[in-house]
Amino acid sequence: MSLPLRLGVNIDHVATVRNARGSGYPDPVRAALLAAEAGADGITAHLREDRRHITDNDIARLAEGLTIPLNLEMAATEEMLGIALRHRPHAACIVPERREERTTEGGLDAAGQHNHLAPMVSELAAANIRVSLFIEPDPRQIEAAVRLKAPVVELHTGRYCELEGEAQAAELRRIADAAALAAKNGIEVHAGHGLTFDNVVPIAAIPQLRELNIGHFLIGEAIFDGLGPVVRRMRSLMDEAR
Ligand SMILES: CC(=O)[C@@H](O)[C@H](O)COP(=O)(O)O
Ligand SMILES: NCC(=O)COP(=O)(O)O
Repeated sequence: MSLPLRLGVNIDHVATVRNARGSGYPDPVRAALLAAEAGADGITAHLREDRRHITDNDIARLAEGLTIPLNLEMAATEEMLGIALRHRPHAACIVPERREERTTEGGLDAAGQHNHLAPMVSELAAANIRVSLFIEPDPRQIEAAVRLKAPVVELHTGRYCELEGEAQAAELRRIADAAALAAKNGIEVHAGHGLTFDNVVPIAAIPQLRELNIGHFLIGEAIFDGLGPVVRRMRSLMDEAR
């Protein structure tokens, strides 16, 4: 029997539109509250070191005003650790970051960065912040998450979303195998990046997954159909998959 599958709505790209002109609208906090009303189980926001979209003030207002859990996505830096400890979101997901990237290009190298990540994971956990590591669906990275005592991993679905045919089917199997391995080791399993109405169902059908974090596609669709309806549609596709 599958466990309930939560939908985390990532509101980064509401802030992208807002920052295009430096106006106060569209407000990511308003989007978060609308997504919550439409059935989102959580809100994800990525405070990047270059603040290209979500700002420090957005995080402060989200931490203060949200009615559902906030998942702060952050690079593994002292600056971001300080911000997380100050605002104490429900969760913090450690993601890799490169200033030159247009978007996240892959998972965190938890295996290669153990010594750098271990104190950060401990400090976040000590502050009762649920720590997640955004990693590739790779047994070596799952084993590293176990060693780091990370309670959650989020599996990168970007490659799955970009591939087609047999290659996509193989990546889906890789994600399903990684989810099973992580769950067998007592780690809660999430997934995200690049998910859309067209590709979400096979991912949502993976029984060990507890949460999907979806943003860019939903914000794009919201331009045409409104945020509430697209959140409800994604929610129902995920429910049907179970
Ligand atoms: C880690 C991940 O896949 C996303 O949550 C991340 O936020 C993508 O970065 P942008 O939102 O800046 O595209
Ligand atoms: N961690 C994935 C996420 O929060 C949203 O990614 P995307 O749907 O914006 O690609």
